[in-house]
Order: sequence, then structure tokens, then C-alpha cells
Amino acid sequence: MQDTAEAPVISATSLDLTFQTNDGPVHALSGVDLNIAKGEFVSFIGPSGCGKTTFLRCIAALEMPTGGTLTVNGMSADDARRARAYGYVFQAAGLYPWRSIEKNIALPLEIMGYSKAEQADRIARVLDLVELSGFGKKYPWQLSGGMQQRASIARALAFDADILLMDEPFGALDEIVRDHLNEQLLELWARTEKTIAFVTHSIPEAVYLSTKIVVMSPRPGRITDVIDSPLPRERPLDIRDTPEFLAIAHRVREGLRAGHAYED
Ligand SMILES: Nc1ncnc2c1ncn2[C@@H]1O[C@H](COP(=O)(O)OP(=O)(O)OP(=O)(O)O)[C@@H](O)[C@H]1O
Repeated sequence: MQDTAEAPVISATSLDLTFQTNDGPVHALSGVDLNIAKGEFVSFIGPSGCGKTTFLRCIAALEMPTGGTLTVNGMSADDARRARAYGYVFQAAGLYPWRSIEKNIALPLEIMGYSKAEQADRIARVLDLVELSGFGKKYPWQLSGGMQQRASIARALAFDADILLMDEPFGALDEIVRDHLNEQLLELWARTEKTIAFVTHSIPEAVYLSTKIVVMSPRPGRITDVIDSPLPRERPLDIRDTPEFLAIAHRVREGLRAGHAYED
């Protein structure tokens, strides 16, 4: 993805976050510099404990950095949270089992005081976006794992936030379902032009989805490589067999390996 004249949607400069724990300080993020432009799809990949979730939580103002600066839509992360700049999708769908799918999506809209008509409009639109039209009256347990995860994406989209933060949303699903959801997510991204920050442990998933891949390594949590993908935005699944795809996957793998060596 080329640099654009537009200000970045997410901008981190020398970002640090050290947790003080009973076992001493944990350097979850150290010297993180990263700009994410509007409409980018950025994946974060790295071994457990390298700070992927912590970085997403900083963007969402759920953690407070201990150093450096971070802006989201040109404001502080706190102000961006108040302005509802993002939707957040977690690894577990986190749907309330006693509420139907449409009631799950409606809950945050109710809290924000949207009228019933506006709620219904938004629910219909986001269910269509994730291809779950007709499933609004179902309960979570009546849906497959992949459908539940799509419902949770629909809930995150209901505010129309420009930014979607996704923390290993498909990690618990089998590979075939995951492939299908990856394809659907790319379609959704193309249709909505959201900026997406996506955490994954899977190299093929990161390479398939992203315009930019951020490779991280732990102790301290830091960025070791940033790869701007040369792949076209239109990506059939079989792009994964092309030499271009395999070359990027190779570079990610090398980056992960180098990060591991650093620990020894
Ligand atoms: N609230 C907290 N208090 C203390 N330490 C924390 C806290 N949250 C995270 N950490 C530590 O910070 C480091 C980074 O954690 P983080 O969850 O961001 O890693 P991650 O890359 O997302 O890992 P995973 O892939 O396992 O989810 C880890 O060492 C973790 O134990």
C-alpha cells in the first residue's frame, strides 16, 4: 500500500507499555512505531506474549501506554473511544446466549439510545453484510461457530465505526470454515472500506488478508518487520499457491524465526 497524503488513522510513535507485576516489570510493548492509513488491512503476527493484544487494547483505550504517543483518528485513544471510532471483535464470539442474534446486535445500540426503527435498520444492514440475513431471530446456540463469529462481527459493525479491531477472531475455527470467513472478510472490507487491525497466529491468514503485515517478537514486545504486501486487493483463495504469496509467507516466517532466536 502506498503512502497517501492523508493523515494516518492510527499512529504510534515510540510506544511503550510496561506492566508492573509481582514478578517484576513486563515490557509488553517497547519502542513501537507504526502508521496505519485509512482503508488498510493490517495483521499483527508473532509468538504468544509479543504484545499483539496489548497494542490493540491501547488503540481501544483499554490499556494506557507508559511512554510514547498514540493517536486514533487524529485524537487521543480515549477521545476516539468516546467518539466510538472502532468496533472490537474478540476470539470468542461473546454473544449473550439468552438473547437472539438481533437482540445481541441491538444491545449496544439500545444503550446508546438509538430509536427502535434505527436499530432495526442497522441490524438488517449488518446482518446482510455478514451474510446472516434471516438468522436474526435465532439464538447463538442455534448457529455454528463460524456463524456466531460473523454475528459478533455484525455487532462490531453496527456503530458504523471506521476502524475494526479484530483479536484472533477465527483462531478457534477449523481451517475450511476459516478460509471461507477470510474470503468473506475481504469482501466485507472491500465493500465497507474500513481500516482493519487484525491479530493472528497464522502466516497464511496474515498474508492472505493483509495490505500490511506487522511481525512482532516478545521480551520486550516489539515490531521486528513491517511488510507492505504487493498482492492485489482482489484475492481468490488460490492466490495462496502463487510465488508472490509464498515469498511474503517466507519473509514472515524468517521474521518470526529471528524473533525467537533473540530470546535465547
Ligand atoms: N494486565 C496485565 N498485567 C500484567 N501483564 C500483562 C497484562 N496484560 C498482558 N500482560 C503481559 O504482557 C505481555 C504481552 O501480552 P499480550 O497479551 O499483548 O501478548 P499477545 O502477543 O497478544 O499474546 P497471545 O498471542 O498469547 O494472545 C505478556 O507477557 C503478558 O503476560
